[in-house]
Amino acid sequence: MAMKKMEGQGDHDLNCLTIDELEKHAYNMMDKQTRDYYNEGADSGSTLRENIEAFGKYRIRPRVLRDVSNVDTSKDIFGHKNSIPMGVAPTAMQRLAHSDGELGTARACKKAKVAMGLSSFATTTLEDVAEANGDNPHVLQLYLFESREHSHKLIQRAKKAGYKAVFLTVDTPFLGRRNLEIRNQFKLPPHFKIANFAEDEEPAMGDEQTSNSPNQARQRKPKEASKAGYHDGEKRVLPTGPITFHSHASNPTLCWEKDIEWLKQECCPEMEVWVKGIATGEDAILAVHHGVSGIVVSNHGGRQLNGALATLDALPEVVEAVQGKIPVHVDGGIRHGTDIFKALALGADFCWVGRPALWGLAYKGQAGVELMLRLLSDEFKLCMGLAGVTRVQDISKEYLVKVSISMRDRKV
Ligand SMILES: Cc1cc2nc3c(=O)[nH]c(=O)nc-3n(C[C@H](O)[C@H](O)[C@H](O)COP(=O)(O)O)c2cc1C
Ligand SMILES: CC(C)CC(=O)C(=O)O
Repeated sequence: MAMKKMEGQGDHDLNCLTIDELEKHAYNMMDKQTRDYYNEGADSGSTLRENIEAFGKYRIRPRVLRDVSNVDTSKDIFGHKNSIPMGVAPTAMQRLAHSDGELGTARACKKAKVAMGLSSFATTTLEDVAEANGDNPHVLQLYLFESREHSHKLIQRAKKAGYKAVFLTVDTPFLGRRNLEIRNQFKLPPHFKIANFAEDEEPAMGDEQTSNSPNQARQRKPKEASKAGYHDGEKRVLPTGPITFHSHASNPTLCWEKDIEWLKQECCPEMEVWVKGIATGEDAILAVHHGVSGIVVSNHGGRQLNGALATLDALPEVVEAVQGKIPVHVDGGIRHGTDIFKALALGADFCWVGRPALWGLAYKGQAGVELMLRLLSDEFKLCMGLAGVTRVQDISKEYLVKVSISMRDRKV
């Protein structure tokens, strides 16, 4: 007699059964510039590696002889039932991976009932993404620009388009040092656009004559800008001069007192304000004090401060500091359903995955993102069932044990 399989366990892409295999396929599908931009971490990349390896420090303590015939993996987020406690993190410039780009991600997320984060450096307009994502919850990642007017416009558009929250990225006062990006003189090819900047504020990464890297990019020419697909009928101002990529992504003046208050006034009540990039208990306490609606424990996938703690290692102190007052989410290094289980057992309410979605896009566009979500979802469900847990809210630290260094292996 055949052993019972969990629902969803029959529907395989035999060429791609794990996220690690997806990464390998994607590697061969992307040109070097894109692959290096997506995959690298800052400096030596040790924080990127440690984000992944941190999951290998824990083993699961499975409980048995419980009825696990009905495992419910769902988790509510922004008043919606998400199919699993995981969403797709905001990552910039997804059309570099595949022409489906952010629309492919949005459609895959909608189909899988998985929340989506959109980068403010997307290659698709936030309105088009919202439309493709439908009533599935989507959030807009925000870099708060030094020009408040630019941020104000973006926030108003996001509100109008039905975004549930803004995730203010707070780990980027300066851009981390990404050596491959510098060596490759990374450029956004001219046929792609950073779609969410109005024409007077848009960085034209990849302006052929002028930019050697994103850090030196200039504004787009009006002719190119007009192809960006704006459809809200708003008047756009033509470019007036060069502006840098940095001036948009990073803002070293940001601080709790003036900026969080301003952002809340701009966004609330229609959209919640979250902070993405918290890595310590001290900052988590400040986040609660300043009235944000939630925290994402993140080190930007190891792309900012190399040498920072792996996010799974930072998570417990943040959870302890917050004391359940606001939700705590985490991203970084999630490559298997058991990783989601471990993050939740350490106190996270929800996880986000970054690179795996980019690899899915590179592999097969929207279908590749669907595959990535199916793999993680099936693995997570199986993990819950085999660990003897039927409801997400029951995943707790009782199910984990930290192992000695000699027992650690990422491939568990
Ligand atoms: C290519 C790439 C682009 C990213 N772009 C952004 C971005 O525009 N804004 C942001 O807040 N985070 C950005 N991130 C960070 C992700 O939101 C997320 O924190 C990180 O990817 C999680 O780690 P993981 O890739 O190991 O899952 C980016 C990450 C990558 C890999
Ligand atoms: C446009 C970039 C600043 C996007 C980003 O956050 C990243 O590459 O990590």
